[in-house]
Amino acid sequence: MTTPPTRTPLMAGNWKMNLNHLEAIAHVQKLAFALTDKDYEAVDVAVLPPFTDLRSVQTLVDGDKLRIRYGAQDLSAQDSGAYTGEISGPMLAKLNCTFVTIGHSERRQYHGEDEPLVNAKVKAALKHGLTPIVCVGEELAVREAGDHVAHTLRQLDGALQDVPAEAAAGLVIAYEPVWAIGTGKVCGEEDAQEVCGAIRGRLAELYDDAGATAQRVRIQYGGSVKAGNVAKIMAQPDIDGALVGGASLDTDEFVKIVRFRDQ
Ligand SMILES: O=C(CO)COP(=O)(O)O
Repeated sequence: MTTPPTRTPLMAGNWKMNLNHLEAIAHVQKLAFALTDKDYEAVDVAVLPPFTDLRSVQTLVDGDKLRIRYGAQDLSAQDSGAYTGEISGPMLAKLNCTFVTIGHSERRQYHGEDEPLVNAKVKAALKHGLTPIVCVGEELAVREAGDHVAHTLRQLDGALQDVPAEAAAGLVIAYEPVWAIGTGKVCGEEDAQEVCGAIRGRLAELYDDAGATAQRVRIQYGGSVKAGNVAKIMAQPDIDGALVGGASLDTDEFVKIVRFRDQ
């Protein structure tokens, strides 16, 4: 029997529509000052700033040889052309972005993003060497109806349509129950594990390779993650990191989240 691969935890700060480029520089500098080589050896740390901050973050990361990774919060499914207001995969790749979140519930809710679009964006990101952080998760009514696992797996299936195993293995899937985002209501760790475990189970079905792909995919939990609850969440076998909104805007709190083993 082969030993399953170890998945390096990924702590990513989704800044959403917060911090201008000057604030971004100050924030990343503060974060870089606080984090040590020991932190980076144990955990991958990433920030996901607004588009307008990315060039500043890139300059800082390159100039100071920082080990912080960064990425965008969305991308266009198209490579270029008459798509006013959109940002393409090649543009993000040129900025040396590592990650891009795709299908965040706020994109689904306010911009009508659906499974086919999420799928097209996943393919666009992969084509340009970006690692998608594919966001899935149910609204409160769906959870109350007991349909949360099926709902989340439907979103997963849609996002991964025709994505080959080799590409899928490098993906990050973020399970973010919508009712736990920005509400202070964290999903109980066992409830989060139930869905994250089901996601890994589905990956093992979608990629028929004795679980090899499924075991490599990193699955994050997101929704009101804080220093005070991160350790319990990270103790779950199928949770490999956190996608952090509000708490990632507070450097001290985010550093504590990165150091989840000390909490
Ligand atoms: O949506 C989220 C991260 O993508 C979670 O946001 P909060 O951590 O603010 O609940």
